[in-house]
Amino acid sequence: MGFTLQFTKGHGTGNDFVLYTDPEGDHPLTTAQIVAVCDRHFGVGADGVIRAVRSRNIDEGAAALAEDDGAEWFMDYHNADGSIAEMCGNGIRVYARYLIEQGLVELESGDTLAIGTRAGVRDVQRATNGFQVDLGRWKLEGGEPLVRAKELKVARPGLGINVGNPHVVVALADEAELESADLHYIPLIEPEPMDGANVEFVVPYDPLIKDGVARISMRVHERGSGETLSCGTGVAAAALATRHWAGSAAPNAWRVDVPGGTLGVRMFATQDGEHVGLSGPADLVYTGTLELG
Ligand SMILES: N[C@H](CCC[C@H](N)C(=O)O)C(=O)O
Repeated sequence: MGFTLQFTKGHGTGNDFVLYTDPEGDHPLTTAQIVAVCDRHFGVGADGVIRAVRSRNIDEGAAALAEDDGAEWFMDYHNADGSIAEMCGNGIRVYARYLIEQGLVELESGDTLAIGTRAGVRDVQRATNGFQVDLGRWKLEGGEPLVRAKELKVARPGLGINVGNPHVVVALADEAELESADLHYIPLIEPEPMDGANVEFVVPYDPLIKDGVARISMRVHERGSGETLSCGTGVAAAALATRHWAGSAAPNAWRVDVPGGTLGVRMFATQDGEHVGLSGPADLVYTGTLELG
């Protein structure tokens, strides 16, 4: 049965998404439809699909989580290959912009909106030049996986960091090495994490810290989407890993350069432990319709 998809195309520092509204939860896309929509030659082209659905109408588990914490709207995110990801840091900023533009929520500068995600409820605050999102508590995964990207001469030890979704962060020697990694190929992680992982390759600025802000640059190979121009949760994981490697001298304010732009990361204490926050732009580019088989 065909379905006419009324969509909006948006991006956060070049990490791009197709967004659509399905308040009652009647129109989840199939894996084949998500793959078709995200195809950059035969479809709209995107790193992922975001469906705006009321929290009460998403599957039970996520609904209970979201409704309890006052999140009326749920961000149902899928990667370009149709796989589900628990959280999307660029996507949730674009999603907040989308809800505002669609007239589904009112959010003035400085206001905060609770949004349901499969990683739990996340608070997004509107800022003058974009949005800030509290990605919540983060976790250092055990072990030291070895990571090998094509064209990298040797395997490198990585650091597993979970910010609601799984990441493995690898430090490279310099920008030349960062450029030489061929991310058309999925990086090899030994041992292979059970649910896969997003892999970030990081080069710290020299000096790492200037005027109290630490600065790194990064490329990412995303689970389920391949290399993207930016990854919000990946940027947070990369800053957390670099701070871990830099030791206690490292600050809690970070700027991360990715091919699609620059994002801000901040670590801050809360009653339930240290949280990591992400800030950056959110742009809506155009709207369209697509007939889906
Ligand atoms: N682009 C997203 C991350 C998507 C993560 C997804 N690829 C996964 O499987 O976890 C972000 O801005 O955080």
